[in-house]
Amino acid sequence: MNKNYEIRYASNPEAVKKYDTTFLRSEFIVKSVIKVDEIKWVYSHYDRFMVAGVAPIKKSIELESIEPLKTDYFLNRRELGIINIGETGIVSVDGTEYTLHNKEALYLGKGNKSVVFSSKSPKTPAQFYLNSTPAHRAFPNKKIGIKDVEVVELGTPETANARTLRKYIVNGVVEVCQLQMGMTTLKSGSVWNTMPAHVHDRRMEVYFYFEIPKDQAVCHFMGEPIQTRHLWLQNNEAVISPPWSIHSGSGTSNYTFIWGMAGENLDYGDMDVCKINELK
Ligand SMILES: O=C(O)C(=O)C[C@H](O)C(=O)CO
Ligand SMILES: [Zn+2]
Repeated sequence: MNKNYEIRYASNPEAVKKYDTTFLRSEFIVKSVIKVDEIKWVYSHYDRFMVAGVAPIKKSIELESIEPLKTDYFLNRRELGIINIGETGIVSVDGTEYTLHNKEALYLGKGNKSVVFSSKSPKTPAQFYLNSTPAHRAFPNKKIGIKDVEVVELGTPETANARTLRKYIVNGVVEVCQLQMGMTTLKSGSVWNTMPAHVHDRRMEVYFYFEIPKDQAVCHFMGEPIQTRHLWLQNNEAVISPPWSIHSGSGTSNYTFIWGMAGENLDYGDMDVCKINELK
């Protein structure tokens, strides 16, 4: 049993309006997501979404259940999405080995018992970013290579939001119960993600920011569209977005982030877009 976890409760938007900076940050930010040789889960009560990351260097790391799941193995009633943002790594699943190169992904369905993460070489470790959600049925495991991903170009350089969105674990690419994951890369000179912003009260979302250059940061916006708040995020930090909240960010440079979602439907395009000049 892995005892390394933290619980984050869900919140009422009326209460969040009164949070000061310190409390807002402690409720929504996940610091140092990718840990060396250990998995520390953040278990959110928003759709029971779980977030972690691991870079195996000195040893292989086994996926273990945590006490709040009340199960003897992690994937007993869960599905798991893995995106490797480091060098080549291996995920062994009940005896089958999946090699994941940089920016390749793996979907694991409910019911897999033994999951072990390792790096091909400890000098150039893999960095596995992990999202997990409850699952009601078992779908097949599937590796998603660079060629399997659905690629969408969004924004323009003139509005500083030119970016490439890559859909890894979405309906149409992989069969899932509810987990969706993808990666968005800002082009050089562009800084705004998810602008125009949107909400989807049907689904929560988590953004994990990485490839933020040294001494740069991302100012992430959350809150109801007419009650926004900002959170400064550093490299290797994630932020939980409640279903009622926008989730958008502007960097002091370009950067990359992984988005993960769970909730009511599997329609990536189901979003309520906010008019830019109506945000407050
Ligand atoms: O840059 C974007 O736009 C995104 O990456 C949007 C996310 O995919 C999202 O919020 C999906 O609901
Ligand atoms: Zn969204």
